[in-house]
Amino acid sequence: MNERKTNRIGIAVVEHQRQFLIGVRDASSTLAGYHEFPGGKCEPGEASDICAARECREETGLDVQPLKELLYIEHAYEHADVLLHFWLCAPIQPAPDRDAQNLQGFCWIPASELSGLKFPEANAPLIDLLIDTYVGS
Ligand SMILES: Nc1nc2c([nH]c(=O)n2[C@@H]2O[C@H](COP(=O)(O)OP(=O)(O)OP(=O)(O)O)[C@@H](O)[C@H]2O)c(=O)[nH]1
Repeated sequence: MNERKTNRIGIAVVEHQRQFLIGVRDASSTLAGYHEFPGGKCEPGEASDICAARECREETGLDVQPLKELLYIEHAYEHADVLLHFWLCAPIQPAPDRDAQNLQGFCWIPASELSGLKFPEANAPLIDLLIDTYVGS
């Protein structure tokens, strides 16, 4: 039998003034070239919200406060089985200054532009939710 372990993933959906912190997966990673929210595997015993904030700090340099879990989604990719915990997060003060900030390759993207980006398949329900919540209301 070929049982695969499911990786728990904490993901930071960082919102500020209807914009989201988005990066592009690098060439050496799985799903290279896809857009992504900051995130990664939970360490053993680590809660997914703590993981999301830690990964966000490591990947973007930005400290964030997890506010609420928006969705969790189980998905089987070819490379792994994952349980994705998407956490809505807010930047911790000082408030981000779009131009001055070095976000290590991540950028602030308006909610209205999310539909034009290519995210991993499992993100689809999250993107729909963000568009419903933050575009045009
Ligand atoms: N960061 C991130 N990962 C996502 C998103 N959507 C999604 O399906 N994933 C999946 O969640 C997993 C995240 O793992 P990762 O490989 O980026 O995490 P990591 O940096 O801790 O692992 P590593 O050991 O491979 O470096 C990957 O399978 C990735 O495809 C997303 O929006 N952001």
